Amino acid sequence: MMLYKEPAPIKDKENPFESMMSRFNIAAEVLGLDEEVYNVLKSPTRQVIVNVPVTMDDGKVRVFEGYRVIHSTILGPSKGGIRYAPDVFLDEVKALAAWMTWKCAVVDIPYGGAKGGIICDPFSMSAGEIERLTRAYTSALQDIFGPDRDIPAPDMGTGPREMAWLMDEYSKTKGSTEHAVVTGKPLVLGGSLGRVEATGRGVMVSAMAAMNKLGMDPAKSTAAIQGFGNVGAWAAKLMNDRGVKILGVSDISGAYWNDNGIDIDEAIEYKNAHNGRLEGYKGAELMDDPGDLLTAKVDVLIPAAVEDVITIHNVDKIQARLIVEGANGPTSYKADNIINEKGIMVVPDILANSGGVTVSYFEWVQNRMGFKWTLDRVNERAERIMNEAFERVYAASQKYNVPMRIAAYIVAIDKVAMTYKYRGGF
Ligand SMILES: NC(=O)C1=CN([C@@H]2O[C@H](COP(=O)(O)OP(=O)(O)OC[C@H]3O[C@@H](n4cnc5c(N)ncnc54)[C@H](OP(=O)(O)O)[C@@H]3O)[C@@H](O)[C@H]2O)C=CC1
Ligand SMILES: O=C(O)CCC(=O)C(=O)O
Repeated sequence: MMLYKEPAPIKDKENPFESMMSRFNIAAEVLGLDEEVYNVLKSPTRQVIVNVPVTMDDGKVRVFEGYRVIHSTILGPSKGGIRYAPDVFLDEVKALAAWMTWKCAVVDIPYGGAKGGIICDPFSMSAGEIERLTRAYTSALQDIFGPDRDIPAPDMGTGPREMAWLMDEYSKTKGSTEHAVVTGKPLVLGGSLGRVEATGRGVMVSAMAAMNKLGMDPAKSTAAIQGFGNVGAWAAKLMNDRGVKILGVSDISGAYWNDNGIDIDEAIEYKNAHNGRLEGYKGAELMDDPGDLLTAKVDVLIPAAVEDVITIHNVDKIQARLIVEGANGPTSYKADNIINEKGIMVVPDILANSGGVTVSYFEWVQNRMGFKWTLDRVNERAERIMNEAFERVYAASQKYNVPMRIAAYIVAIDKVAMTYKYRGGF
């Protein structure tokens, strides 16, 4: 009999929820947040754990553990992606859900925050197994999800295909087609133009805004990007289109470096033709230690993979002047002070990667209107929202004399707290 083994705790890794709370506490103190609101915001509203049986291709039934955490619904229905990964755990999902609350508030869209996850390894599962898992998870959460309640979207390990299954499963039980229950769908199922590239585009827009503040010329700048999935690959392509030379990229197969700049279109083509991975890519050299990508000599560093990769163990060696966080939670709390002492500007996750949820919001609006926007309209509006959010956060960092990360939390918490007060509490 195969027994499921709890993944071993990763040594020296910070707990992502505690990492989120440490920043929240600093921002709450600067703002003088009152105790009632603090207590409401410090814990998620709802945490659901499901165990879903799925028939695998060999005929055996395996039970998968899944989560959906709703951090807050103060600003509106909760919103946030679903992660499929072998090591996803509840405190991680709690942190990711809270980051969604702050992210939606930073870009000023009418959503609360949520996140979901399933412990599974999508790379080792067939399409049929992933479909059955997605449908079983949706069915288990049928009463949580809803276009006016909780609206999922893609995150690591999921994409338009899984969102289509989710929409179909939810709709079947409802007895009506419910496009707006999920975003990040394929275009033919009510997806929005521009959603696939939206997070990477937002990363590029916020990188450009930060480079402008720092007086950096994109055409004379270099970058390294960790993670070459949806966010990393699109950020690489769009930064490259603006003239930034991408010297290094990585995925789970390793880190790839080219002093002359990587041909990003070629790398994306290679990845698409090789099961989504860069393994064996010959347009760059495989680095001996993939961790060296984060400390390499570049102007801009874009972590776009997982949490807690910039830590007290490598932060001293970071050479970039600017870090733009495509991933959620890539910087550990303990590394913050050293980053600040080194004078590195960080565009924090809840600002830098908010382009995805912004275009998800547009998708939901279009679904509810039964109307389709052009790509130009989507991109123009998303870019305006991202630039306005950047300026709001930058202004708060000047006003309170705090780094951009704490400024982003201040902007977000202030908005959620004010809304809570206007609504008269709960
Ligand atoms: N998709 C979205 O719209 C949004 C995503 N985010 C965040 O962005 C990050 C990436 O998400 P997304 O691009 O969607 O996910 P994907 O699953 O599309 O891609 C993740 C990428 O990260 C790589 N990766 C995983 N672990 C490591 C590691 N230890 N070192 C180097 N590379 C690694 C993966 O490699 P491999 O493929 O080889 O496994 C893959 O290239 C996550 O933190 C997510 O929460 C934030 C906002 C929105
Ligand atoms: O598009 C969305 O609704 C959420 C995307 C997401 O999960 C994230 O921003 O972390």
